[in-house]
Amino acid sequence: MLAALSTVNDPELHRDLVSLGMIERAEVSGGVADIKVNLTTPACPLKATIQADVTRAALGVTGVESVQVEFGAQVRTQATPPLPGVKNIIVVGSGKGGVGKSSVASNLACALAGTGARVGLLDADVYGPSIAHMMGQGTARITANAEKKMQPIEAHGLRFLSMGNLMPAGQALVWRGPMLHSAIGQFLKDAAWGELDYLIVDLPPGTGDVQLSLTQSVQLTGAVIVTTPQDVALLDASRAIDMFRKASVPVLGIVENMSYFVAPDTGLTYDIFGRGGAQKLAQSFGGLPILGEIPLDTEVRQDADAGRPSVLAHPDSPASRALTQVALNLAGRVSVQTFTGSLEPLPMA
Ligand SMILES: Nc1ncnc2c1ncn2[C@@H]1O[C@H](COP(=O)(O)OP(=O)(O)OP(=O)(O)O)[C@@H](O)[C@H]1O
Repeated sequence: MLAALSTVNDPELHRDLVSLGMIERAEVSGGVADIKVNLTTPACPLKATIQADVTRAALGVTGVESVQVEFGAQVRTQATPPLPGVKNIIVVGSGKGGVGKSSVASNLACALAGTGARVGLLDADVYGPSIAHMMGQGTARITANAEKKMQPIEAHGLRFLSMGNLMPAGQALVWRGPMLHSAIGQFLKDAAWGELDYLIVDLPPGTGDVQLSLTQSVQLTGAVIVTTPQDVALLDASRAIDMFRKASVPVLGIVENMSYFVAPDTGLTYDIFGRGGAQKLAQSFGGLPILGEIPLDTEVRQDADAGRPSVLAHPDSPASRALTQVALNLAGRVSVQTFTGSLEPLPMA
């Protein structure tokens, strides 16, 4: 059976499942093949392909009449985890403000947690922390545990920390670079994150002190860039990509937010900010992947304001489906990055 399964390649890693150590069990009894595949992420975007390929290969073995495939998952980490217990740290950045970076970060985190992954969300947008509010915990306050570590707040199946839960609502943060550097360091290292598969970090817009601090504090798995399709946003997004490249942080992909609007009354599609700009941006950087295109949707804003991200509040809306697909594509990219240390082209689902 293992010989048959060694002909099946992981579609993202382009290596066979057996040599990747992904086959946990492969037994045949009474004509039934019982196979357990350990995926590299519970959010695997190509699970159905793997299931079909494994079934086909097993049916080719003499005596096998039917196949049962069970899936487990173990998220991998780079050679040295970025923080003890934290397997991957992914920053979500944008060049321009207001493009929906925090909305994408919170929905991504919730979608990943919904697959069973252990997820943390860090609001590093210290000048405009909105994650606390988007997670429905605007009035919660961060406490310290017995070891004097900051205790992340739990909501919607994940843990998060936001400056919004340290400062009274509506107050501005007036800090200089060194203080920001130490605040970010504390959020990362003096917090009781526990065991996490993915720590998603919502950065402030632009290419300033916080972004630099983060790239210097820990070994990031990679960055996701959120942009809207118009030229001014794309120009700023290309600066952000350039900054990550200079800091040797792999860019995992681009999310085009507010890509288009489908009028609920007529069903007509409007490209309010233009469309396809992210494609051009991706090409100008040698073919970065587009992780998804998210439509403008009133519910995305309403759900954020109500403290329940859209992927949870309205999982079947087109925007939520697009956001969930972004989460799966991202998890696939992270697997490739941690396995190979470099990003190979990935067929997008
Ligand atoms: N796809 C979308 N459809 C409708 N509204 C959206 C969408 N994405 C984001 N928004 C809304 O746009 C506003 C800005 O979004 P968000 O706060 O996520 O942006 P940001 O890039 O993180 O901003 P900042 O620069 O303040 O950090 C919010 O009111 C949010 O609810």
